Amino acid sequence: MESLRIGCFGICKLPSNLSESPLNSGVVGRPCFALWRSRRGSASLLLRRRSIADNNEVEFHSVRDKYPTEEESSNLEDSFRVGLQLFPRYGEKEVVDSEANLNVCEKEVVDSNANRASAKEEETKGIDVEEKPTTRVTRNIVFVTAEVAPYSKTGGLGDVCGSLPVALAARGHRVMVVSPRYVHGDPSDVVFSGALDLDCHIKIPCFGGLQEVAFFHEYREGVDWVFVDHPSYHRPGNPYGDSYGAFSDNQFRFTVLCHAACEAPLVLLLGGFTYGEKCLFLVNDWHAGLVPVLLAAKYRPHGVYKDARSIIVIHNLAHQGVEPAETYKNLGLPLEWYGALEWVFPTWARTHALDTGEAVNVLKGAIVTSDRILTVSQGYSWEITTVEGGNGLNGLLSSRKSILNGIVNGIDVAEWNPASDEHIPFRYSIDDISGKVQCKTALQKELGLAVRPDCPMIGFIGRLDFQKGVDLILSAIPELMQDDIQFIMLGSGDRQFENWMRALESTYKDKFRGWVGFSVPVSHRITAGCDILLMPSRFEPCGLNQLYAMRYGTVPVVHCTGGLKDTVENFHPYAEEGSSQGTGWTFSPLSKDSMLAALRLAVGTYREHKSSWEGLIKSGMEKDYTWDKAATKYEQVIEWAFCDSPYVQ
Ligand SMILES: Nc1ncnc2c1ncn2[C@@H]1O[C@H](COP(=O)(O)OP(=O)(O)O[C@H]2O[C@H](CO)[C@@H](O)[C@H](O)[C@H]2O)[C@@H](O)[C@H]1O
Ligand SMILES: OC[C@H]1O[C@H](O[C@H]2[C@H](O)[C@@H](O)[C@@H](O[C@H]3[C@H](O)[C@@H](O)[C@@H](O)O[C@@H]3CO)O[C@@H]2CO)[C@H](O)[C@@H](O)[C@@H]1O
Repeated sequence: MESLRIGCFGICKLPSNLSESPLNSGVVGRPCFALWRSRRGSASLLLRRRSIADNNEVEFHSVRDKYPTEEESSNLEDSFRVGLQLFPRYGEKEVVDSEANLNVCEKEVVDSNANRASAKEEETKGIDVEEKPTTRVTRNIVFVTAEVAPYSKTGGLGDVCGSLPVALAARGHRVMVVSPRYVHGDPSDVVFSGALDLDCHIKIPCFGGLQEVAFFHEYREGVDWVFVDHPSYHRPGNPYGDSYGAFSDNQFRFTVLCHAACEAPLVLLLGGFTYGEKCLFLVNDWHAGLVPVLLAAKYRPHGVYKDARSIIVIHNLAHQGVEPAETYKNLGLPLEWYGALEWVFPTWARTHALDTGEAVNVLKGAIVTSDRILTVSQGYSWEITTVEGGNGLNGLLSSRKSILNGIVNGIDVAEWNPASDEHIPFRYSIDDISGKVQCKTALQKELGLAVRPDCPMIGFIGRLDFQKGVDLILSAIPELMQDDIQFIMLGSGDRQFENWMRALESTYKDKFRGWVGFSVPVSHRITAGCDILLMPSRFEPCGLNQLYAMRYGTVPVVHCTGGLKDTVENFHPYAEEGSSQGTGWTFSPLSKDSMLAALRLAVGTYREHKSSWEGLIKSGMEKDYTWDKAATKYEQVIEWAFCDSPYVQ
């Protein structure tokens, strides 16, 4: 066994039987100190000494994916356990941890950092340190995303990239968000009116030429919102397509975005300073997936971005940015990097006998070059490592599971607050919920349904997509319409589903409404006015509507999958006092019958067990959905990214 003195914290003895993992070997950076933790506290990282530079700077190889077994663990001395601490010296505090989605060793770092950081100041004020976490290590963080609310949004990706940066900035980080400047030549362009031309034009080498882009910028809520301007972003439609389908040049449009995003921290003077090379790229979905590949293939060979790190955040594995192999030459990457994006479809997926199945897959490129991988719930982070949920990438994702985590999204609690929501006709809160039934009757009036405060009202809001299980709802409607209920669906997307919604509305005029379109105000009114929100998603990386629903006292009935499973607690009618009675219903398997059974249980409870229903509403409304909570966990993952050397040097 090897011993090691680290800074002022004492001797750390390390178990000799732990071998080094090539995946995770790395160097702990300058602000990091290792801290001896007692057996009562648990470990964060197990480290093996590599060299000691001076008293306070120690280099380690981490062996994080080699935790001792329970038996080994109980035989280990206290001092085997070494926690990576970012802040030295402050009084240690017992960790009170409520985070369920990070492994035990890792999650302790989240809280202990925060507690320790604030301990010194707070002790003097006599305030409980656990309630006042602060950030001590601040980073330069660059989000790269195809959509960002309120500037652009087709769904949850836009929401997340509009809110999480603000939460991280509020915690002291310098945060830039890079996204396209989509203008349509109509009044909706007003959203970009606060973003001014930075007068910085660069030329990007890709697609056989030099593509000139400009940058626009707005500083709002502590965040640098940077918009890449290029003629290919100037057209009607949403970020990805229009009524004729997906744009055929999406690979071009998002390749340009990625190159521009890599240049932004180097060339843009924001508030007088660039972000510089030592930044953390948080790249979202396939549209931003070339960023980590570019860092490795284009920049690092020239000594640039050696200190940067990247994290790919997967919001939806169903979209991977797959295009024919011959398009590789357009991406502005060195030829020898083809293997990073190489993708060969299995024989059964090929279209004809001469089809070799060769393609490029941008998301795959991100998965094999990023320093860490995140998804938007812990449940989904496991599902994507399985054959059923991995969309062909499960093998690769499994091979990197030691750096794969899930963090459940937060929600914008200012926008989604029934006590102050400007889109709803009556306001309410957990202390006085009377406005909710008024919202319901107002919605019934608005939709031309019978105004019946005690008739159970079920809602659905979302993209009309196979993912969301819309087909299951539509197939169940004839049976559901036998019951004394009202049903309202809001959504747009697949034409066939839109037409079915219209047809059902004309068949069940007194009970069913299908609102085809995209309307944020209507989505708020449905969330407030309904009693039940239905989400039979086939898969759901996180899901936001169930979170909005619970905050509005609307009880979710959801398929037990991904983030829905992680966020909706199944109702227990006989739960003992003090234990959670649940916040909704989760059904499984995904079938019409099990969905109908869950809905009927919910409706029965609404009608016949009023006090249970009130309990359900309150449990949902009491939950903490703030982005600050999620941001703390992002900070932790960011620190882990900087603990190791770049995954691809
Ligand atoms: N017709 C309409 N009118 C008004 N508003 C509408 C609407 N249709 C959808 N919305 C809004 O769009 C958002 C949808 O968010 P979701 O998280 O449910 O799904 P999405 O699949 O888009 O996102 C992906 O990314 C997010 C973010 O990580 C994950 O939560 C999710 O599981 C994953 O599939 C919500 O804010 C919803 O209210
Ligand atoms: O917020 C909703 C989802 O938005 C994104 O998905 C988009 C996807 O990334 C785009 O590529 C495009 O998807 C098209 C796909 O590329 C094409 O092969 C075909 O299947 O049609 C798709 C639909 O047009 O649009 C998607 C949005 O509709 C984002 O990546 C996801 O995380 C979000 O769930």
